[in-house]
Amino acid sequence: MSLTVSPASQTLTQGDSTATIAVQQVNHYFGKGDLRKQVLFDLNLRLDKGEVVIMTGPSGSGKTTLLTLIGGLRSLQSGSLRFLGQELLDANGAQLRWVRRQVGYIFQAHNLHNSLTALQNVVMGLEVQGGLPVAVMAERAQQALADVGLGDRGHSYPSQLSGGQKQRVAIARALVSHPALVLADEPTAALDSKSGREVVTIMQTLAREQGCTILLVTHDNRILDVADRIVSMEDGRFL
Ligand SMILES: Nc1ncnc2c1ncn2[C@@H]1O[C@H](COP(=O)(O)OP(=O)(O)OP(=O)(O)O)[C@@H](O)[C@H]1O
Repeated sequence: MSLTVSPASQTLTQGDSTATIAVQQVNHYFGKGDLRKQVLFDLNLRLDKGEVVIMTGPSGSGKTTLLTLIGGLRSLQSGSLRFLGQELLDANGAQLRWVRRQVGYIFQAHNLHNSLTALQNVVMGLEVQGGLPVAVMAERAQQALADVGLGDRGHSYPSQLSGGQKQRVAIARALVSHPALVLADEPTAALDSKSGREVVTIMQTLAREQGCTILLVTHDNRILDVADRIVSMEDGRFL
């Protein structure tokens, strides 16, 4: 596979319905009055169904801010962001909750609940969807754990698992609901080289099988080859 840093916007077209995410002319500011500071500048980015896109860039360049806008965790201030065709500018609370239900999040710190078993943590990824019988959730969560190679660790607590295993539980929790999009912020930062590679390979394989799109922020040069495309951000702009 040849790896090139490509223009973030690629072939962005107005009203394109095949994109999972279409970001157009997005600016973002923090603070008020004299302290108001622009951190994102005229961003365009398109993520297609099933694509694995890595976003790199120095600390403070705006990667996490963009990730939280895409995941409906922060309100869009200007421009356009379509999630599966739905415009998020001026979205209300219900629309943002709808977006959050389509997204699986994986963070640097695995964010597992230490008082719950691995299986119970994965079930939580389904509870937010609502409406599924408990037995069905347990069955799906068990399958998701098996998919990440932890089928026999469902009853273990996070404290009994290695860093790589915990991150695999976090992947199972993010993917158990078959989200349209996975947003991963530095998922390998706390892992050694071997565990980091295992974790991203599992993410890539599962996403391929489920046809979900992955946007992965990383400083980890060792995992760049899992990407279909790499985009680079600096000072709030794509290079
Ligand atoms: N809640 C906030 N209030 C004010 N400024 C913020 C806030 N969050 C982020 N910023 C600023 O916005 C800019 C972009 O931050 P962001 O966290 O998006 O960068 P990043 O590329 O994800 O950095 P890192 O790689 O260190 O996580 C930085 O200058 C940061 O200080």
